[in-house]
Amino acid sequence: MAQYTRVSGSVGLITLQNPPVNALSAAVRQGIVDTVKRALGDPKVKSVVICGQNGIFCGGADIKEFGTNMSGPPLVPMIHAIEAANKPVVAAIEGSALGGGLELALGCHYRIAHSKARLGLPEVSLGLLPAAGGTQRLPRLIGVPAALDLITTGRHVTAAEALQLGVVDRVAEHSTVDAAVKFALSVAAKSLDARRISTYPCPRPSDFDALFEGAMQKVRQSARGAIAPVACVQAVRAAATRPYLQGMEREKELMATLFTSGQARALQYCFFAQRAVSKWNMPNGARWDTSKPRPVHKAAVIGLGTMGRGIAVALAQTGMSVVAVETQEKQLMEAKQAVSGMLERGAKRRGLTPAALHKISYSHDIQAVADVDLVIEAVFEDMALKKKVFQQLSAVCKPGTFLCTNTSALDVDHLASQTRNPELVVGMHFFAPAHVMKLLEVVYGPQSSPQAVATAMQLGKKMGKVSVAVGNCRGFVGNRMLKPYIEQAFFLLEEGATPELVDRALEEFGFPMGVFRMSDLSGLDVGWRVRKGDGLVESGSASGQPTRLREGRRYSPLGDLLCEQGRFGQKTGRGWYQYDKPGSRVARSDPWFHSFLEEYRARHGLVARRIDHQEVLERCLYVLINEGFRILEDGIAAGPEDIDIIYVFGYGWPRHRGGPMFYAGMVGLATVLERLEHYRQAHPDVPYLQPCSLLRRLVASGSPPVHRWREVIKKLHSQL
Ligand SMILES: CC/C=C\CC(=O)SCCNC(=O)CCNC(=O)[C@H](O)C(C)(C)COP(=O)(O)OP(=O)(O)OC[C@H]1O[C@@H](n2cnc3c(N)ncnc32)[C@H](O)[C@@H]1OP(=O)(O)O
Repeated sequence: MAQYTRVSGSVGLITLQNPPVNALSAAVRQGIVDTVKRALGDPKVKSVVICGQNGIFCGGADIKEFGTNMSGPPLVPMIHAIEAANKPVVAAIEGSALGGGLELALGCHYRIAHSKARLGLPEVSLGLLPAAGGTQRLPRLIGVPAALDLITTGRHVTAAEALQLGVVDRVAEHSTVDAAVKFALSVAAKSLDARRISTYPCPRPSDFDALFEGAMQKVRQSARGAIAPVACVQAVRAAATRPYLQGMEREKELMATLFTSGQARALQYCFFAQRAVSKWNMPNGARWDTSKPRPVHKAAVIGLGTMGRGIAVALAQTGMSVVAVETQEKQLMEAKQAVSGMLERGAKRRGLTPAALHKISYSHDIQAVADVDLVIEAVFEDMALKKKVFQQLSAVCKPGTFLCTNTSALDVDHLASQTRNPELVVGMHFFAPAHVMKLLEVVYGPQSSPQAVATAMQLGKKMGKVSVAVGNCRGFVGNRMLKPYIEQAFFLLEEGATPELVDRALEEFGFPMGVFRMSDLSGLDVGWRVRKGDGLVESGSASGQPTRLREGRRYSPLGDLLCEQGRFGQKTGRGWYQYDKPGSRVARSDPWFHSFLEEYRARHGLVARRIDHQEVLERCLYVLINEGFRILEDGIAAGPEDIDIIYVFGYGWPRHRGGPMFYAGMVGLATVLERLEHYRQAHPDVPYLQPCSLLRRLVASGSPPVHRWREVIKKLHSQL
């Protein structure tokens, strides 16, 4: 809806009203059409201001309407009517002007933004393009290079940057609506000839061809198969090469392809899934809206290895006081330097002074955490060591301090049992580098209090993370699903694939790195240590031939054999690939590994066969998805959205494919089930390939869309 009033005698004030973000729903569009008509027809009105209710101009088109039978007036003619008006129309931008919201403002003759406002055309992140004239007006207003940047990245700009770019005419420090009304009064009698952006010529840069070739190359590289960024470049190119109306036709044509695409569906699903996971609930009924977090003013990090350093940086950047504890003097000195460097670089990037530097105090004594509100333990991944730390923390910390562990797989309940107050213990599983990666798994056990979960979730949000609450099990959600995925990749090597082939298939699917390049980056020794701890590793050099079965299950010792040779990946310059020197990042095919693999196959009587990309994808991805269904069945994740967000934000799953569970729905659950059954028959000694009963049940109930899985899961749980 839109409210109409006349203010200051001659200004028609139109206020968009659709909380929380004044999205342009059918009712709002109708409201704008009606109120603009009223203002233009009112002889007392000499100029018009459009603003939004509750301090936000407009969050764009109503995304919930996409995929439905859209009704109501369309945006394009509505915006044209505003631009064509014979009375000046001023947009008063507070909060956000995004997508269709900014396009509406671009149709106005003037734009005034509050200094704290943010503006952008983020449609690309929803698999779309700004199709309400955004791709045609913005380059005419601010030039092709700047428009290409904003439209292809979807980034939001501050009011200051918007002013510098020429997107807005003025920035207001106080009431934007008051400033806009005053301004509207002052321009009431002025000619509008030079204020209609669609009439501007689009400036043609001298390096036109190189500019567009470069832009196309850049989006193709970074988009990893996403089609919207490519369409955005094409639409801006049309602005620069065609008259306005023809450019609008091209914009419409490109949008038509995107609008119904699977990628747009996947990306819009991710938008809502990201918001859904913040509304967490636990199997015991505790929920986000009934559990109050406790404020955290001072936090501590124990252990300043790579993870601890990143966590300390992320904490300090929130502005809170941080105590960083490391018992080894040398490590403490190195950490101090590294953390300061990270904070300084971070502040420089954001054009700030590194105030967070002074928020951190360092100590080698665990007693230093006595007065903090929350501790994050990030010591070496060893249960005995972590148990000891938790016992100490329980004795040292003031009553009520939340104790969190950054373990990536160990039993959070077991650690909680070492403390006097297990209800205060939760996992906070960060991803490396912890100050950069957006994902945080908040792991609760049966004893964790709702307040502890709420506090960790809120702290995660404050640290800029996308936090997902999950139950406690080996590897939680992300790493638990990764295990069968990696295992399949190893098996594929045994059967005839190469690391290059497997990685190419996964990278073409959209992962930034295939499984072997990723393993080289994170270090082969990490998994080796875990497998050793689990008693899976048999020494190959001693027996000459470690077996390929463990407790009746197929096992590939390939990773163990490489580790025995000291091939730990990038850090040693050798892994599944070879590198120019230790620490170098460019993976090159390694003839040594290829002959090693051939010898290995010969030793085990394995005959290499031809493996294609489809088999790589089906085996690696469907087995991971199958484990996702088990996780839902076990109640470790509350819904498919939680799993998908974990994979998109923590494991490089291509966002335009919506996350593994959404992808399963796109492929068709019956197909996933059939292929798992097929591979299970071919590999009866791989239990992970056994389709999970939830998957069978979903297929049996007609493969409902992903947003209806929770009903089936609920039914399943109530029957257990
Ligand atoms: C012809 C086509 C022309 C144009 C196409 C478009 O305009 S596409 C839409 C482009 N706009 C966007 O992508 C903006 C999306 N929204 C945001 O980025 C943020 O919501 C925003 C506006 C910066 C506010 O952020 P904040 O953190 O304050 O709130 P939150 O994100 O949690 O959102 C609050 C609730 O509002 C819902 N919501 C937000 N934007 C939209 C929208 N455009 N359409 C529908 N719903 C929207 C969001 O889902 C939240 O809902 P809730 O039920 O409370 O979880």
